[in-house]
Amino acid sequence: MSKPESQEWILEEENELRIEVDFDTKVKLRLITGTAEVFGTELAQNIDYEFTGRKLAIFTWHGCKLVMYGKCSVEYIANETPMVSYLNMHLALEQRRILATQNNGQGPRVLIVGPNDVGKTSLSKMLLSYALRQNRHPIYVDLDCSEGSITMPGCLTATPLTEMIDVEEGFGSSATSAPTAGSAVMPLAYYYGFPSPKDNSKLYGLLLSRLAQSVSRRLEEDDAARKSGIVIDTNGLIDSTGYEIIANCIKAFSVDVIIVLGHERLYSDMTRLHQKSGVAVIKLAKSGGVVERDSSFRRQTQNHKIREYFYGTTKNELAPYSTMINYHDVEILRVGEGSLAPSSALPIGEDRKVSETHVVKVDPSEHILLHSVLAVSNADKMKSEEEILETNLAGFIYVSEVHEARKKMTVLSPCPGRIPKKYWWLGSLQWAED
Ligand SMILES: Nc1ncnc2c1ncn2[C@@H]1O[C@H](COP(=O)(O)OP(=O)(O)OP(=O)(O)O)[C@@H](O)[C@H]1O
Repeated sequence: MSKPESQEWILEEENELRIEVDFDTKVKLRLITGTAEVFGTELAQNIDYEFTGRKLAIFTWHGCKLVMYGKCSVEYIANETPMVSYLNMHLALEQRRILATQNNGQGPRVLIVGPNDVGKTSLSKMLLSYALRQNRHPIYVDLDCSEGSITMPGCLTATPLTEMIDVEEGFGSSATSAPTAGSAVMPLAYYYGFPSPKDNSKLYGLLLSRLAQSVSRRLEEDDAARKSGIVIDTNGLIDSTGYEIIANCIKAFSVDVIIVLGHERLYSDMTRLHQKSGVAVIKLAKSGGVVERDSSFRRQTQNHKIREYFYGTTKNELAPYSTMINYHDVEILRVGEGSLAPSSALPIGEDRKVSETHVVKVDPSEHILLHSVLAVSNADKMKSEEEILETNLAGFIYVSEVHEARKKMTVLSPCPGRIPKKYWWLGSLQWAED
């Protein structure tokens, strides 16, 4: 086989190499001399990093030489980046952590807001990586239910971080390999099941409060996390529902710093609405490198993420277990069935909100289950709708086959043996194993 073509890149200080790699391509990158980082995580010299289906920047503070093997769909060097302002932001947060350490107080609780595709997740990674590089142990709260940076899409999660974020897979590989590889990254996840907070704002609000309670309990017990603080990543929240969610979030997580990325009006509104209550509102510029991702790219990223959950990555392969399950051994649930009906179709006088957190039992069938990814609840009993909705997740399973006549299904799971929990959430996540 011929060696993939190689290309050398020399970067001056404070420049970045921006690349886009398609899903059917592999690109390897090696740092030869100098220093470089990917969203805050430093590259080691003379190690090959492999990327597939990624859009990213390799930034250098002091200059570096890189070699790249393989073909990117986009590749260019940029010498104008907002990285100095991002570093200054980190230094300001670090000052708050130092103060918290001196006074035995709380570190910064940062909320990052802005429209879609402005670099909120990338900035979260950078601020978290810089904190980790200073031996801090921050908590990453991911409220972006469309993306699922840390576990599957459709979840609200909180993850105490103690290890550096992976250069190749972001949060992905470490978090998803947790069930079997015993990684230190173990997200606490609640199941929401919709791509946007607007799809079921009542449920979203409920889970947001539940997650915030769990995070504050963790902060009470974990000294290092309390002093390091939290970073909250969000969906694009720029309309009235978004403003409501931001207000809920500020209250629930006692946010004291809001970073507004790339949106003047949102910054002005946040300053007007929240600065009086002692919250620092800071505006940061969007990086020119942030790429808009169309729905097909987002879908491919989602498939990649699901595959990684069950099969791991090339560096850390996993072998999922296949188990046969009787229909009657599990209870398949879904949320807010009623909310799918248009308001005009609801009985007169019935409030649409009533049904938004309604839990519906689903009759298993091939049509509904085949190729679905289901979230396994940690609940053992279903005492009330609210209680089961507010129970966190044990993990995910994938329905690979349905044997309708025998009333059984074959599922893939990351752990061997019987699946210990019987309440499984059905959302809109589908995956055809490739
Ligand atoms: N400087 C950069 N150079 C190249 N690509 C970048 C850069 N910054 C971010 N990206 C890429 O741009 C895409 C969008 O960035 P990101 O996910 O951080 O935005 P977001 O605001 O969190 O999006 P959303 O809220 O819509 O999910 C990602 O694929 C990310 O890796």
